[in-house]
Amino acid sequence: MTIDALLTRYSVGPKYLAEPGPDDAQLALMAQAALRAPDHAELVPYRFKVVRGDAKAQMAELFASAARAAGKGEEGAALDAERALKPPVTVAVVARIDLGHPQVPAHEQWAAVGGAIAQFMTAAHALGFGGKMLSGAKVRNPVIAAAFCGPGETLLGWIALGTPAKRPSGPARKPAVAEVMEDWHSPCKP
Ligand SMILES: Cc1cc2nc3c(=O)[nH]c(=O)nc-3n(C[C@H](O)[C@H](O)[C@H](O)COP(=O)(O)O)c2cc1C
Repeated sequence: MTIDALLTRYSVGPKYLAEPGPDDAQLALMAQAALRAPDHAELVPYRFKVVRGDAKAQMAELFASAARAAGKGEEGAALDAERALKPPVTVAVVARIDLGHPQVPAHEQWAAVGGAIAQFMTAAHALGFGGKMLSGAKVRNPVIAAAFCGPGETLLGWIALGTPAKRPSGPARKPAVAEVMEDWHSPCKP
């Protein structure tokens, strides 16, 4: 049931992601779910770039050379390359925020991007896949960002996807509902 998927999704890190990753049809369902997220003026301020097959080795080389350029040794470069190679499928999330939009401020467009990521990941979970959204300093590396983004776009991060090889010992702790939702009353005296 949909509500079960919403209530039980949890992130699965790349270490615990095994083959198989999602295929074309399953990735298309995830993108369709993302497109159902609330999106003011239907700007669709994001794109997904799927990294799989041979492209994983290309992303690994990109990560490794960025690591070397940043002064990391061969061990650090190999570690960064492994981040590209380990997940069966990686989906880069690229935001395209229109800062001059007359109707929709940037924060609303970012909210739409976040909603799309959540829907994408919940769809992955509902289809039996595990995944985790990851960013880190790499998204701010200009060479890496340029490999994924066009002019004016922002590399938000990557969703690592695969079959969960192990459930996490416990899902991430979440606050009680009462901590995030309460009745509102006007602060103005009637
Ligand atoms: C845009 C974005 C970037 C993130 N980057 C990282 C990251 O680099 N490293 C990390 O451990 N978690 C990162 N997270 C958080 C995890 O994806 C995950 O949501 C968090 O660990 C909570 O786990 P849960 O999804 O099971 O609740 C990021 C989340 C978002 C939305």
